[in-house]
Amino acid sequence: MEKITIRRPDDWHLHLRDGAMLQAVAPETARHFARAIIMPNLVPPVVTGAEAIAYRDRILAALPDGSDFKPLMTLYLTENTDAADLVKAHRDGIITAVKLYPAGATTNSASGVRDMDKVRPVLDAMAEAGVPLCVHGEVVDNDIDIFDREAVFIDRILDPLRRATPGLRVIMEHITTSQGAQYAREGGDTLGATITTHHLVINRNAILAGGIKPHYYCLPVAKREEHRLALRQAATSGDPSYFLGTDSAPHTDPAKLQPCGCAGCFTATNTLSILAEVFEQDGALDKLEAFASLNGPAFYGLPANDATVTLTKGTPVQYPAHIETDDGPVTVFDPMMPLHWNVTT
Ligand SMILES: NC(=O)N[C@@H](CC(=O)O)C(=O)O
Ligand SMILES: [Zn+2]
Ligand SMILES: [Zn+2]
Repeated sequence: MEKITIRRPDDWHLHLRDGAMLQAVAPETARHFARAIIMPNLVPPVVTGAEAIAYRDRILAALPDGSDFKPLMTLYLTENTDAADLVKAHRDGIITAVKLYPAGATTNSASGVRDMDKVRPVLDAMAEAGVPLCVHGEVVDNDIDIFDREAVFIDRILDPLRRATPGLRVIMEHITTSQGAQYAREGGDTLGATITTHHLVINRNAILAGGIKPHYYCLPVAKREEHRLALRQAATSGDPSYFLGTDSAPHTDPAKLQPCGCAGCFTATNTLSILAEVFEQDGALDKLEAFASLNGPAFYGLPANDATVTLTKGTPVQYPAHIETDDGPVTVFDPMMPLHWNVTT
């Protein structure tokens, strides 16, 4: 029997939502992961230190009894963010990072940033205080093709931002392109990038070929095959620039299956089995621990977890097609291949 034991993984980009959805999805992540960076794009967003404390407490209350899962909280950067409150929340250990959403780029981003000049002083204060910035890296201009939005963001927004605030630690969230992978690799030790599970598995054909498949629609949208291969190469390389951020983003089926459906793939339930399958396919099972359990904490300056998880290869992994919530069913990401690595401890 083939087995692999790795340090317990962390998820450096996760949506837990709130209310009934939070109750249903928190246990799915807490089952396998020790910590996760919790995205602040609630409605209304998590903007102040006090709101982050309240949200953290709601998350802790949603965990199964005995769980030691640790939510790492973030604040949602707005043009009105109070730099002093933000820095204090970080100093007090309430938040781990701050999230930049260009206004209109993705789910619940309406309160995001329109004019980068307006947040310049906050970014300077963050660099000074050592608060990392997580970035949804897509421009929103209607004249930019949606498949080019990440690459254009790097040139027009991200690179100028990093030059203007050199000490700022930046995480490019959910990269989807070879340009993103390359920029992250060459960015030195103040730059990291998360890669999702689903972007290692699907390209844009999964969404559009043979009929439209809303469950594969997420943002940034999956790109051409050459980009998926670049992401696989990056994730399985062991390079410390890259680490797992699942971007598991639950929406109910009714919210996804409609004329204007929500963006997001829900992968919390089967992520580890998918990753093991992907890394095995690429002959890189020995790099899974770096990607899922070591590179993220190293970038954030946190210790890796002492606990471990073991995956055992065997008969196809059984997982539900959807999970039930009091808001409605949420479809679990279908990797379109059998999975053989069961999380056994
Ligand atoms: N990734 C997504 O497609 N959706 C995320 C938002 C985000 O991470 O951009 C969500 O909150 O649903
Ligand atoms: Zn995003
Ligand atoms: Zn996300």
